[in-house]
Amino acid sequence: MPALVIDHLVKTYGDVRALDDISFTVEAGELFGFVGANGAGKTTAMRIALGVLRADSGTVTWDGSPIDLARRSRIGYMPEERGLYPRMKVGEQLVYLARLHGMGRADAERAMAHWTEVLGVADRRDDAVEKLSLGNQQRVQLASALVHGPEILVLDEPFSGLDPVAVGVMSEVLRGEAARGVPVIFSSHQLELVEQLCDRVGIVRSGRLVASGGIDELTALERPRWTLEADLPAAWTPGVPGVTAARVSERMWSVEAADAAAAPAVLASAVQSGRVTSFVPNRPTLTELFRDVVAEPEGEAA
Ligand SMILES: Nc1ncnc2c1ncn2[C@@H]1O[C@H](COP(=O)(O)OP(=O)(O)OP(=O)(O)O)[C@@H](O)[C@H]1O
Repeated sequence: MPALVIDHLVKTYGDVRALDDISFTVEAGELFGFVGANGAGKTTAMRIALGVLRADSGTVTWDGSPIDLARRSRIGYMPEERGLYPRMKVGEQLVYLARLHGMGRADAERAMAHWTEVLGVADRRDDAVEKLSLGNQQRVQLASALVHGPEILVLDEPFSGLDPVAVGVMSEVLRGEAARGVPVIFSSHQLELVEQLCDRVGIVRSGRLVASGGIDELTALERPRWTLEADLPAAWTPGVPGVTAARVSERMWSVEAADAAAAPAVLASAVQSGRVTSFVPNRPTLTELFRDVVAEPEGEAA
């Protein structure tokens, strides 16, 4: 399967080491969320992936080949600083950009009509971009990244400043693009959204990737935990080897085990001893994981 491979990138700006040996892979059809504090290096990595910025060392390849000019034109990019012509009409601008990427006029017109419709700005086609609200300008910006039918999508904070409806529309569009086999990499500070949307995430800190993988993989605990809500005697113990239970309030228990496979036995024991109303795994959220990883003193993050 083709993959976008970011391999050992290093980039310095004077004394600032913006990227410090960063590597990750985004497979075709995968949604990869790139998260990190302000200044961590996300934009720098994405610009290098796109080929508009040179790394000091390291490589970026797509399907085994470097990103040359021809390949670059097959990437859909949404830059952080946004890049639309404010006075140009929405429709004209999208057709113009599609044609810059080599599309014929009729195809460009069709793609413009399609994406303005999908992104809910079809009725603004004849308006200058500057007349649109910021959120609607952002929808047009996403349309401009998609209009030429890219093979790869690289989006710098595509969700910032969008209302909940637009977030939903944009999420569906990104899922749809991934479903047609496009690798989608986007940065975001909205961690709940990243958690819902992404197959995998990368957490970057001071130019280094300090954690990456599937959400389940990253938030899995060494000792699995569950929250049990039940009417149980105060002296209840699960009686399952390797499992401990602590009562946190009248009806709430926190259960911890050496192995997730203990869950059915714990539940069976609770059901035997009283009325159980809920038994749910208790995993950290991406936000909690992010706080943990980013708050560790420098040099200790693994
Ligand atoms: N053109 C530049 N000249 C000098 N330093 C730069 C330049 N661009 C970025 N940097 C520095 O490189 C580091 C990484 O910046 P980058 O913009 O990649 O971070 P980011 O993770 O995208 O941040 P944010 O979440 O704020 O967008 C920062 O310390 C930044 O100040």
